[in-house]
Amino acid sequence: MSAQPVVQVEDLDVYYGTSQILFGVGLSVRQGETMALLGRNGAGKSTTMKAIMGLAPAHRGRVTLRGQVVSGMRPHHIARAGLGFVPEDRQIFPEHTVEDNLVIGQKKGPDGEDEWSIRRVYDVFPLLEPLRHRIAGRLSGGEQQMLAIARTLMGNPVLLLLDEPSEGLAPIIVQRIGELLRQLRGTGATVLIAEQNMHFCLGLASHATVIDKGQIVYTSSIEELKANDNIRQRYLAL
Ligand SMILES: Nc1ncnc2c1ncn2[C@@H]1O[C@H](COP(=O)(O)OP(=O)(O)OP(=O)(O)O)[C@@H](O)[C@H]1O
Repeated sequence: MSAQPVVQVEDLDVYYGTSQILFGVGLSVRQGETMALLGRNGAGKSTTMKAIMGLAPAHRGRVTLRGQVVSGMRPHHIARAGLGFVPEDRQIFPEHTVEDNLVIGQKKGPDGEDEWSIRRVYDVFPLLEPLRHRIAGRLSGGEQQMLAIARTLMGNPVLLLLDEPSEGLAPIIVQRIGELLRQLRGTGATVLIAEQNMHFCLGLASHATVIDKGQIVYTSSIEELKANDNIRQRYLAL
């Protein structure tokens, strides 16, 4: 494991208009870690993800990707620096087939990485292969979520950002997405997942950071969070 974090967020303040949403948010994710950013509805998870991706303006603080300061850069430059973002609304190309979506997503990583091929995606996401000729817009929500993750991986990101991947999906599908993300962790991918559904993350993340009212209140390994009833009840109980 390398000592330098893949992504480091320091002292981030974000405002929407005059209301401050994030207060000095800091977190870091190291190579091969799956970090869960947990918090209740409205705690600031999506805003943190958007700020990392350059989609919400940081008034203070900085985001560093493998040592390169990316805060202040435009979102497409941040993507080119190796950040793969799967937003809450998934953003696949609904009129194209599954395989065309994967082809559209295919590009080398910032250092020429090309470890993700269509073949490898189908190996890691076996449920997608039989759907390869289906029109993406006609897939179920869970299938679309898998496709959105797979398409982003085709861009060989150094960090994958997932915003609420379990949202709006039936429990059995959430379980499948969870299995897939666990498998992805086994491939050595570095992932940051924003989730309201703590139980979804407990089985797949290696680390957790808890956000409440725009502030990070707790960071630990997933085992420590599992053992900490106080934190779970105080910040994560519905
Ligand atoms: N575009 C916006 N303009 C103004 N306020 C916003 C905007 N987007 C979010 N907010 C506010 O910022 C706060 C944090 O929202 P955010 O979406 O980051 O929370 P979240 O933890 O991701 O919750 P959710 O689970 O609902 O997505 C909330 O109070 C929300 O109302």
